[in-house]
Amino acid sequence: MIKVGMRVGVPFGNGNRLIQGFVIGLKNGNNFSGKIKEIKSLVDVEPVLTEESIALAKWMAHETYSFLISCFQVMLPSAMRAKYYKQVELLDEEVDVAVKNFFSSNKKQILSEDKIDPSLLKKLIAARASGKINLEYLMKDNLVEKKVQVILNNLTVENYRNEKAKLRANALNLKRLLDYLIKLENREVEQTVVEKKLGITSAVIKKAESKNWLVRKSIVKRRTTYKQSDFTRTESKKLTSTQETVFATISNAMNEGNNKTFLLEGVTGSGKTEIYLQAMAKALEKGKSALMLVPEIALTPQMVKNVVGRFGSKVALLHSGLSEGERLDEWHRIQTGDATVVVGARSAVFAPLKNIGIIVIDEEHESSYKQENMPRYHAIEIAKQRAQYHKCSLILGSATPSLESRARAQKGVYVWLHLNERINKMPLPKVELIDMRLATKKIDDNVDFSAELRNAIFLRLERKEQIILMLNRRGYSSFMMCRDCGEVLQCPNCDISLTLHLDSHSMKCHYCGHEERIPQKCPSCGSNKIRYYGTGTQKVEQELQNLFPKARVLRMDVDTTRRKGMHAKLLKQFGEKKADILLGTQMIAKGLDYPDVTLVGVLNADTALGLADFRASERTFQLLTQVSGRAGRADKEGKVIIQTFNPEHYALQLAKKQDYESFFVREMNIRHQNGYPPYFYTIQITASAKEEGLAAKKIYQIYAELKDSLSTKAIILGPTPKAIVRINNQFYYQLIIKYKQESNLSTVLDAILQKSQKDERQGILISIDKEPLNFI
Ligand SMILES: Nc1ncnc2c1ncn2[C@@H]1O[C@H](COP(=O)(O)OP(=O)(O)OP(=O)(O)O)[C@@H](O)[C@H]1O
Ligand SMILES: [Zn+2]
Ligand SMILES: [Zn+2]
Repeated sequence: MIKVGMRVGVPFGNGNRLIQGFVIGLKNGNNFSGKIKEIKSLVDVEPVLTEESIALAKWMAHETYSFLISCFQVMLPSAMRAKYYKQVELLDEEVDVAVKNFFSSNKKQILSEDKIDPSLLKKLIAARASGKINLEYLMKDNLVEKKVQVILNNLTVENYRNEKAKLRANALNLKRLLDYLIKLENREVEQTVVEKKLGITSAVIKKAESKNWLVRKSIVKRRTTYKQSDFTRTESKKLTSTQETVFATISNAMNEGNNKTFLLEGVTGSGKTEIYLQAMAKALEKGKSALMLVPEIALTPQMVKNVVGRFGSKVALLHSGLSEGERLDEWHRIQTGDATVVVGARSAVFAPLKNIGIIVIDEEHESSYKQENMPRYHAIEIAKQRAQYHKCSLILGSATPSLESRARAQKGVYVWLHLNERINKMPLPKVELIDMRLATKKIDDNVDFSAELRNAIFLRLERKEQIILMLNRRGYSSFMMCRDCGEVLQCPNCDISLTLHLDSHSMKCHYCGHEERIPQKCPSCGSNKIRYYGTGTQKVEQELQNLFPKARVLRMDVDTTRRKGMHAKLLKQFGEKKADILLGTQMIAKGLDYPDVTLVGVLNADTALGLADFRASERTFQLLTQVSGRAGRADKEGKVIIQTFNPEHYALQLAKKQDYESFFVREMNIRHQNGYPPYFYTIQITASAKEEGLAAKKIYQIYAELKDSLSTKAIILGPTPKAIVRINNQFYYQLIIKYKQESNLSTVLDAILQKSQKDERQGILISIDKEPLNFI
């Protein structure tokens, strides 16, 4: 019965603790000299891992310095992760009364140590020791499928008519039910649907069942993540001649069954999405499936409309807004082949599609494609492996490719494709930089809008056009500071200041979740001159209301989008022109395509530039180019106003011109001079512990090991404490290895990883991050 790829329950250790494992191979006999335990239970009737996914997991574990089990787990919906529990059974009635009472309702009870009275627990343990109760470890899927009751015909139409003739005249409900059953023609219907439709209770159905009029059975009901009827069918657009050229290249590769990677570099609004859709349609025509990844936040109603409109019920959507159950159901639809088009965020790259014909990664430069915890994989690397396995093409698309991808295109590792113009040949919007050093001198220093931006907003409101305003919040927070002593309110668990939240009237820590009330007095010196500094979306929203009382403002940030579906709802409202201004954080910079948006304003362009991360300029440039691209996408001209304290900085100057190519050349030079990616590879190792000394000691130990085994060409930066050394009372130390070629490296790191399991028991956690995207 056991097949490769199935999940099984196996006993582990002395207590025979039950653990979920994956079968990754079968063999007859063994040469192990110790005692071998039997597999306790089989979780699946059909394998959940394929030959492809097992090979991919092994590759990933090796490549990303992860444990194989973490790789299997990340590939499957979290609902498939086992839940463990303990069951105790009373064997002998001669026990303590408390124990006896515990079993009064049933001889078998589920035992949860944290919910049970400690004194009772002690007695249970004693009873077990004397063999009076038995303890068993059980395991089940975290989540069961949703089942519903359906009813089915059990008699012929003729028999139903006979039954009806026998009924008493006042048995109206049964009559109605019989009429319904006569017309049912052996279809399955949900019991609750019938009850509602006929206005009857479940008692009536049960009575009918006892008369053998119908049978009831329970079936699995698949939850759907979107309503088909909400989307109108759309047809392929006729491609422009530039789009046609690009498409022909991809199409040829698809015809020849080549495994190629394309970099589609196309300015904002150049019609990249249409090319993705047509390539996906082509894969389907060939009887294959299609996979498309988008950054989480770009899975907007517009994107869903595009894809579901084109491919209908074949589409499965995978994103963080789904419940565990919905995810599981989408996974099943893909696995059984009901869904052959998958659109989703990072982890959708593992969708159990068979026979993939094309893989698309939109906004390929996005850092959200890299997972931040084990396994620290990059979705592009996984997609390449899958494309190789399926002998299909991979399209990486962006207006601002990552330097790594763009450099590979230059070398010919990727096929480089361009779309240099917007659809309809509209110009890219004009971008103006406003020097806030001057603006803040003219007006008082706590105002977020320059005169230029205010005037531009005023004009658009007059013309009934729409406005997008972005507040750049990366590495930035609004905090409370005492004007007398300079005290900044800090989180008690982390080395970071607390952020003010006006809606909940509290101070929150964005790292550990700590929350406290807004202080009236400085906790340090007692002065009441404690003031709020910095800018938050809520403060800007209030300011906008003061400046433009009639403007309808939608605010989009972590607070307003926390509830499920809110993100989509706000964007829908904006799309329906129920608001004039969309004010938000980075989450509004991508993918939005609204024809009436003619002004984009960026309130603070440079907060990220101050960060000690060599990718700060690249991120700033990408973000500003992306958000600028939201303006003037249809027939009306667009304008962009960027407020900054660093107007001379090259990232801003080149974002103003929306000149990616010049930015690439300039930034590559800097990376070359300083020895950063893509010229060097990087690996970050982090050690953390509750005691600062332990973390520091461990990182120096690793440093010494590396020094011994690596060549003199490898550069090790650090060890240093992390920029925020303490998060949630855990201390973090790190080092970074920069290298070009190190034949020993992978062996050394594997050894460090294996040893780390022992360190973990002492509370020291080690992580190895290959090509990290965040250095702070
Ligand atoms: N061949 C075509 N004919 C007519 N309209 C088109 C065509 N291709 C794309 N469009 C339209 O042009 C607009 C911009 O296209 P799209 O959103 O795909 O650009 P994009 O390159 O993905 O932009 P961004 O990078 O800014 O998200 C969309 O409204 C789209 O429907
Ligand atoms: Zn003070
Ligand atoms: Zn904290």
